[in-house]
Parts: sequence; structure tokens; C-alpha cells
Amino acid sequence: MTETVDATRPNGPEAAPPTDWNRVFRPHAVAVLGATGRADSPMARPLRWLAERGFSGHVWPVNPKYDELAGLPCFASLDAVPGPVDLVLALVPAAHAPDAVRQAGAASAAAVVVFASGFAEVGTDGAELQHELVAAARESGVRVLGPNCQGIYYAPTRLFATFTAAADRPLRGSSGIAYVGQSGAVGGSVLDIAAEQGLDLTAWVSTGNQADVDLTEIGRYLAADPEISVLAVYAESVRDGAAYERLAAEAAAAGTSLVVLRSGRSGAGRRAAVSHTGAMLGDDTAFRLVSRRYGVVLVDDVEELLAAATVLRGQPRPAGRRIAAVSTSGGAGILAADRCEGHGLALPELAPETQDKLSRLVPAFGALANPVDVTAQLFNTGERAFGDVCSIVCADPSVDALLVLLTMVVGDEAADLAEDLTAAMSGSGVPCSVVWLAGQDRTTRARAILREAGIPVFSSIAVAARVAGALTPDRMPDTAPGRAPLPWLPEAADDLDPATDGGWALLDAIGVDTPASVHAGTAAEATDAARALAGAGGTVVMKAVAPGLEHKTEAGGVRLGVAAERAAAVFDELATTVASLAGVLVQQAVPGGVELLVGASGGRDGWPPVLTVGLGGTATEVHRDVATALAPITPGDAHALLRELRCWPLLAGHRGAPGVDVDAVVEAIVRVGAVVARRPDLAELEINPLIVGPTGAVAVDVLVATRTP
Ligand SMILES: CC(=O)SCCNC(=O)CCNC(=O)[C@H](O)C(C)(C)COP(=O)(O)OP(=O)(O)OC[C@H]1O[C@@H](n2cnc3c(N)ncnc32)[C@H](O)[C@@H]1OP(=O)(O)O
Repeated sequence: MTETVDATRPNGPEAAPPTDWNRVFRPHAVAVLGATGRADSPMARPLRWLAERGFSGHVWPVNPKYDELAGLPCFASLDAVPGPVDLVLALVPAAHAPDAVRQAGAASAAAVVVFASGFAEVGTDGAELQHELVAAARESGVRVLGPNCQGIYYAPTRLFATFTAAADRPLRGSSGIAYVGQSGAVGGSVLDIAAEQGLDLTAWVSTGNQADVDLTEIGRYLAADPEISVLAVYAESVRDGAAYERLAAEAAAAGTSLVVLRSGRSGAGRRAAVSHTGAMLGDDTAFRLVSRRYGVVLVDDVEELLAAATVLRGQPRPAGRRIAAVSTSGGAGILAADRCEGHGLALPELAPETQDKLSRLVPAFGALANPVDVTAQLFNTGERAFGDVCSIVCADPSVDALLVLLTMVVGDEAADLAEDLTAAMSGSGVPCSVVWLAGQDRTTRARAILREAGIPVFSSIAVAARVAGALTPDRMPDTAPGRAPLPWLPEAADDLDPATDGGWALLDAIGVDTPASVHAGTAAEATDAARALAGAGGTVVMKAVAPGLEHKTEAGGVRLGVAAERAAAVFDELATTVASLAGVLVQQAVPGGVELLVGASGGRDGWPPVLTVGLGGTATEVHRDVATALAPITPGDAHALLRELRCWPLLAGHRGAPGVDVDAVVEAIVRVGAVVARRPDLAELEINPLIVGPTGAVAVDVLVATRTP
């Protein structure tokens, strides 16, 4: 089977007719076009499962070769079926799929699932066939799921409209967890592993090439479904930022937890960026920030996806980043502490009262502070001692989450411990995960007891720590849409061509301070400008202006401390150093201060724009001390963003040194964020450096890139 492809969609989803997804997930009648008589073929499964697994609607096999299939009357064509059809499963080869879609349209079906491979994922011819498929869908008014997909199952209606081998087992589908993803193969793994862990998925959808319907559209339906409490998503690409944001927002509003495993983050956009900001940010920065805005949990593999879903389904989310470790081994506790800290979690020392209570249970040679080492000896001190220890730890006000590390506790003892821990955690208000470092075969029952209670069990400390980190809400600044009124910006900022004057005019228009500057086209003009700007005995800065010159310092195009009498000579030097010199910007020298970067990348593909602040100057990419947020941003959030920087002490003042004018920096950040949010033609706007002193912040260099909106 080939990888799925997110092909370009002709007559895109925006042109799609309104869809009643209830007709797809709760259909009254399903037609199986190309139903096969080859019972051993995987393609025989959908019809068999629809016939045998309690689906209560009509099931109509369609294939001119047969009179009867799976004990059901079989029809020669779709127009021969004896009633309205909601959903068509097309099991025919790719070349027949557009016709299947037209037939489904004629039968007034809501949607067709096209299982066949052989479309955009196989090259140009396949891409053309895929275009034809979508064109057929638009003409016929039906929606297409796939092609190159493995279909749908929806347990509440016993709709097993899939051929995935992972569904070839008894499935109750009672977990409240739904999966939607492009890849049916990854989806099959999620389904199978979940079922093995006793978490039968309630809904499962593979969207394949997403020629028409994409995972955000299905996700939104499932997120609003009261049967679903957790939506697990596997996304190979999320091309439409607005559609993803809508899914995240609707899931959050419905109280459905969203966990996303995303692959295929390419560096292409990063390579294309002209600014320092663009070069430092990954392509997925906007995706991550939107996810954070709506509390989406981001994970890195299938095991994490399921573990996160397990916690979200049965336990509260941690309120903060403070975690306690309770271990039967000192070594495992220390490993856990290291890994947790590596994922941004803190292990606070437990309160003296907590430690005092623990000391009555934990042997003297254990540890009480955090990690808590109960030692193997604990199990001699009483039947419920382990659960009591965990309850005491969870009651400590400094604990947001609990990580339990168990070593060689196996067999009946393991099952008893699992019961004890489950009882202790229920109603504790603190989420718990377990790492069990013992053979699965000797802890099978214990693991099942914990998972049943919504407590995930890991075999790896590193993975458990990563999931704990992913589940922890990010407290970095974030501005939900509508909460950030755009600051007043002069109308000039809306009308001006952003590239005018290399971006300086735009900064003036949005009210960011810039040094007095004069453009000099000749050496003589440079001397005059320097005399006017330098003041008595002072100096100016001279900067080369040339087409495509983005990083002037690296190109030898910046001269600092130029006295007026040297301005002409420096002009001539710059003319020889910099190719195609179009003139020189003579600037008033700005007194030294902290050099910051304030940048913004405008939204692409429906993603909101991203603001970046950081330590600026020429070593920006060396320091990589940056913080990001979605634009626009409020002054409060801009302030919080600055506090995230490692260089924050330089701004706030440290070791007796006075701080700088943070409010002026905040003002500049808010204004840059506002203009980028308002101007879709602004691809990048970067001030570097913004020199900030005890009073005021001045943009000393600016870079602008535009694009056609
Ligand atoms: C990562 C992932 O997993 S995503 C990938 C998901 N998809 C896949 O893996 C599918 C890959 N396979 C394909 O694409 C194949 O083309 C399939 C499975 C769709 C069809 O392949 P085959 O079964 O070999 O095609 P075949 O020509 O035999 O047609 C299938 C049945 O439909 C019937 N049929 C064909 N055309 C029509 C039609 N227009 N109307 C009704 N029945 C039809 C055939 O008679 C046949 O039935 P039979 O098996 O009883 O003879």
C-alpha cells in the first residue's frame, strides 16, 4: 500500500455542498458498489461487517455478477436499489471511481467512500484522475471521502465501513475516543493497539488523499458528537490553517479533548525565509501556537497519542507544570526527574507536612522529598500503603500531576497494587501515569486494571515524561481571537506600500520610533546629511542601500561612528564594497542599549501571523533566544512574551544594573503585531535591532518582505 497524498483539490472544499454528516455516520441505507464474492479478499470485509455486526440500516450490495452476497440481495446497479441511499462504499478500481461518484449523485447519496488507490499518490495520471473524481463530486452534489483510504467505522451505529484488518476483532467501541487521520495504515495501528489496551475506539476514519473531504471536516463532526470525549488526529499535512483553527476552536468549545500527532514538517518555508525570524522558526510555529491557543495536546508517536488519549478520557488535565514522582526504586525516580525536567516539568520539594506524613509509611532508608522512593520494603508495611503514599503526595498543594514508577512488582502483588493505586487516584483531582519496568507478561492484569481506570501504563520513562509534558497546559502568553483589540494605527499604515523606503515609512506610520535618517545618493549628499544629523563633534551611522541587500552588516554595508568629514570617503568605500549601491542611508547614531529583535511573519495558507521577539543584533541566530506568539497581541501578553526570554534579566535589570524601558518595547511589539495582522500583503516585517535604553526603544534597522494577498 502506498503513502497517502494530500493532493491539490480542484473545485476546492469551499465549493463543496453543505453536508449532512449524520447521513454518513448514522445512515439509513448503505450501498456497497463493487461488493465482491471473493470472501477471502479484504474488500469483502465492509459488506460482511455491515451484514453481521448489528448495523440496523439497509445494506445493498451492488455488482451485476451476483444475485446475492453475504445473505443479502445484490443489485446490478445503484439505480436498481429499492430505496434512498445515504452512503456509498465504492470498492471498484480507481478508473471506475468517477463513474461511481456520478451514480451516487444520481441516487442522491450524501457521500461516497472511495477506497481505491491509483490517484494523486501515484503521479500525474493519477492526479488527473483525482481531479476528475472531485469534478464528478461537485457535478453530482456528493462528497468524497478518500480516495486511497480505508474508510470509516462508527461504533454507535455499528457502521463498519472499512477494510482495515485492525477492525477484524470484536469491537465494542465504548471508549469515547475517536481517531481521524489521513493514513489508514497508521490508523490501523492506533486502532489495534488501542483495542489491545482495552480502549476500543468509538469512531475511526481514514481520509486518505483528502481529494475533497479533509480530516478537519470529519474532526469537527466527531468533536461535536456527545459520544466522543477525545479526538485523536494523525495529520501528514495541515495545509489550511483556518480549517485547523476551526477544528481546534470547535473541539475546545464542545469540551472534546484534541490530541494531534503530526508528521511531515518540512524545512522548505524556513529555507525560503529572508529574515532572521523566518530562518529561526520552524514551518510549524503557527500550527504549534494555534494548538496552544486551544489547548490541543501535541504528541510525537502512536504510543504517545494513545497514552495522552487515555489520560484525557479518564482523568483531569494537570493544572500546572509541577509533577511528583513516587517510585519503588531510587534509580528510577532519579531517571524520571531528569526526563521530566527535560520536558519543562518541575519536581518541587514536597511540603514538610507532606514529608512528615510520608515518614510514617516510608522506610527510613527511602526518600521523601520528591522523587519519593518508597523502596520495595514498603510492601511489608501494610496492604494499602502504596495507595496511601500516593494520596498523601497528591494532596500536597505543590503537585499538579503524579508519575508512579514501579520496578519488579509482578503477578498478584502487581494486580493488588494496581487496585490500590486506582482507588487512591479516583477523585484525587491529580492525573496519574505509571511506568512499569517489569515484563508485560507478569503484569498483564495489573496494566489492564490501570488502563480501565484511565491511567496509562508505559514501559519507558522517557516516553512517560514526554507525554506528561505534552499534557501540561502551556502558560506562555496567548491571545485568543477577539481578546486582543488591534491598537489604533494611523490609516497611513493601511494604505502605504510596505516596501516604501525599505520599510522605514511603514515603521513611521505605525508609530515605532526610528532614528532621523537621510537618503544620500552621492558622496556630497552624504556629507551634508552627516553634518545635519551628527551634531557638534558627533558621528552618524551610514548604511548601504542596494536591491536585495537584506543582511547589511554581513555584506559589509554598515559603518558606525562616522564623523561628518569622513562621510564622503565612507560613501565611496561602500560603493566599492556593495554591488549595485543605490545610495546610502545616513542615520543619527542611537545611544547603546539592549539590542532586541521584533519580527512578524504574516499568515500563509490560512494560518494566523506569528510574532517573534528575541535578543537581536548580528548574533541573533547564534543566541536563538526567541519567544513566539500569534499576532495580534495585547500589551500584557507582549510583556509576558519578553519575560520568557533568557535575556529578560538584561531588560529587567540585574546585578545592580538598571533595567531598560520595557514599556517602549511592549509598545513596539504590539504595533508590529497589529500591522501584520491587518495587512495580509506583509509576508515579513523585522526590526533588528530595536535598541532599547532607559527611555525609549528605537528601530535601527528594518526588513520588509511582501507578497500578493
Ligand atoms: C495507506 C492505506 O492503506 S490507504 C490505501 C487504501 N486502499 C487500498 O489499499 C486499495 C488498493 N486496491 C485497489 O485500489 C483496488 O483497485 C481495489 C481493491 C479497489 C479493487 O481491486 P480488485 O478487487 O482487484 O478490482 P476488481 O476489478 O476485481 O473489482 C472489484 C469488484 O468490483 C466489481 N466491479 C467492478 N466494477 C464495477 C462496477 N462498475 N459496478 C459494480 N461492480 C463492479 C468487480 O466485479 C469485482 O467483484 P468480484 O471480485 O466479485 O469479481
